[in-house]
Amino acid sequence: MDRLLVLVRHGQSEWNLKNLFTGWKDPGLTEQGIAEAHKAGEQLKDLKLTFDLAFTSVLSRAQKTLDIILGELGQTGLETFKDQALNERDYGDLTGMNKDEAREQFGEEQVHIWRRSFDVPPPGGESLKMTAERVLPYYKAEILPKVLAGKRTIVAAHGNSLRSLIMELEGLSPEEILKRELGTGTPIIYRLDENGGVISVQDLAD
Ligand SMILES: O=C(O)[C@H](O)COP(=O)(O)O
Repeated sequence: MDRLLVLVRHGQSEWNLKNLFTGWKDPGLTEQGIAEAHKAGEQLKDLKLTFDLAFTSVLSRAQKTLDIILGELGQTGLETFKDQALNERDYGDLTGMNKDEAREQFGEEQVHIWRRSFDVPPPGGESLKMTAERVLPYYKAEILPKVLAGKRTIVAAHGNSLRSLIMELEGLSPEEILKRELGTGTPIIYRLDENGGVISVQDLAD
């Protein structure tokens, strides 16, 4: 049985382009982000992958990315579950702030820690650990059982909500997740064993 799970971060958003902390705000995709989503769909199509189920957040940048990918696969209208558990990490007081201005105000190191560490939240926001505390229960309750039942599944979400899931899937340490970046619109293909362990990972960015 093929236990297929594909994760993909949304394509570039309007606030990614403006270099603004986005979190739970809901900007759309840029033209580049739309093109990235089409390319992701084409990559999956070239690999002859199709899906039985889709999951995404309640934010439009992820939903639009998913719609474009499914369109490329001829699977528009595929059964899709949308849940805020998969939303991007909440950036709290940094939301809407320019990332370079934040670096000037708070220092390069502090901003890196807020963006990429496991358990240090941005002011008023969520740490990766706090994000995982909503992503992982949802994954284990709603997504994993369907993958283990052989439902080929795609999850279109966000840089940090996916990093929290990847940390679990790949058994990464807090030190290792610090270095893990996800490109926009780049599918990562996992095949799982009967216990949900990872047999193989194929990052289409590579
Ligand atoms: O929410 C955001 O600002 C981005 O989607 C992710 O930001 P980060 O890459 O700085 O964590």
